[in-house]
Amino acid sequence: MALAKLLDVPGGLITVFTTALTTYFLSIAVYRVYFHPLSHIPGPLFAKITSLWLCRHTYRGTEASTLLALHRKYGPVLRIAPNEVDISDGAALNTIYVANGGFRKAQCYKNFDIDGHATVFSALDPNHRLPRAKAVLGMFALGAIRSGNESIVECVDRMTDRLERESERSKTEDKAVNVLNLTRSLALDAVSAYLFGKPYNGIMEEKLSASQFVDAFVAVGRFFYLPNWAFLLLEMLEARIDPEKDKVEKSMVTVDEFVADLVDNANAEDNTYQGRLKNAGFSDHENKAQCKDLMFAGTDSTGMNLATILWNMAKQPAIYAKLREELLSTPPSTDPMTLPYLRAVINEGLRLSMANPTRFPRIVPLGGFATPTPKSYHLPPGTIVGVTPFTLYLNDEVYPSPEVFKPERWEYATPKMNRDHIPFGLGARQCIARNLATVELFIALDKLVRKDVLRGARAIGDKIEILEWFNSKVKDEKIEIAWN
Ligand code: HEM
Repeated sequence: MALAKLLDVPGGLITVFTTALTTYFLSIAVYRVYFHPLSHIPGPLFAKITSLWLCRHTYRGTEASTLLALHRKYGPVLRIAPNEVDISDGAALNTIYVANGGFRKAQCYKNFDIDGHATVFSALDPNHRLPRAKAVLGMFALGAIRSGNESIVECVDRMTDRLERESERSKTEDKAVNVLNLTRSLALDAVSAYLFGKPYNGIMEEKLSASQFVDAFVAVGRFFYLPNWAFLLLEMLEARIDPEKDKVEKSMVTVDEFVADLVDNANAEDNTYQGRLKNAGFSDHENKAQCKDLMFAGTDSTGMNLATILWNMAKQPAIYAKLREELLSTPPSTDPMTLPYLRAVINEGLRLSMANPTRFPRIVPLGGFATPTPKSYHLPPGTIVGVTPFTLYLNDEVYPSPEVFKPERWEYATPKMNRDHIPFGLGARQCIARNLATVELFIALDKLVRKDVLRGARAIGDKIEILEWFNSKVKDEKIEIAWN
């Protein structure tokens, strides 16, 4: 045998070794398919045997659409890996995410730790998260945001001016505008101005310098389900061979410098995110990591939502005209959050932008979990379970013609539509900045539409194509609108 010769060992030994290995893997496969506590849960054979199947789809950005197709075939409870189950029935949401504080986040969230620190987002242990969240929670209350919203308004004004200039350029130079770059810049500016007391001023840059920093975190989603050691190894190898590594490095350094300036100059009495964390006794090293967490979380998602809404209104000018009519029928001093059609447009944008399309995985606690009736399955403690927003939002029984951007559907929202609309997650671990992001979207759309920036605009492309990672990645990082 060639291998035996190569290794200089007797051929018989190789045969024994390969037979033992094959038997080992076969018995694992047989156990997982027929005897595992989840063997009664429907799902494709590969998924029952190995989680590599799921990791491959995740890497390729096809996880959510694959699970949607499989749910249509196998039903609402689906085994997607030897120890993982996905549920496409909104009736499961309350038990998994809300009741009694919800189930704990799965181990894979650790892959979102920053510089060795568990962040407010990535912390698995609620007791680790609690003092950090408690220190800053007051800044995210709706009342606090409303009374301190001048900084957000200023950022929106700068972004509106920039978009107006870009639209003029689009007309004269006959080229499209990447609105995603502008909406991401606005999102980062608004978060940094309001929470850190210092705007990043991304809107003044031709291309947002923090983009590669944000994209690097978005790309964590490719390897989200890997064990932390494998994730760190792959991340290190990837960073070495990435052809864009110099640009990424430069962006990381820029963000590090911005954050270092904030934290090094913070006082414990300051009513800023970094001041509050300092006051609560967290080290400067951790403080910087927590600030970076917000710069990533606060940029990608709000940027994606606003760009998706603008693109869809450019695609369907009738929606834009209707929204403009609503806004112009009220004085500019009107609180935009009281306007029903604007709220409907934002709800529809949050649904279809798929900012977080994939599962929010959790661990079934002691006592197990009975999935919703009529065909209830028992999931034992330790099972990873989650609901995939993508499958909820594209369920035509809840959202008829689900692919269509149709704000009117929210004017008569059914209880199931509201139940299954979870753009900010749910329960104790829902988005800490839900109010901030919502206020940003209302202010931005109010200003942009009153200024009529989309007059004569047209959307480029038939649809916004995404890679379905935990934070979706827009293909080519472009959402384009043209005015020519
Ligand atoms: C439209 C914009 C936004 C969307 C759609 C969004 C979405 C989400 C979702 C779905 C979660 C829960 C994930 C899970 O359960 O696994 C989450 C958590 C979180 N988000 Fe957001 N987010 C948005 C804006 C922001 C902003 C502006 C910030 C920061 C300024 C932010 C910071 C966070 C943090 C820190 C968490 C973790 C909360 C915790 O576990 O206590 N997000 N977000």
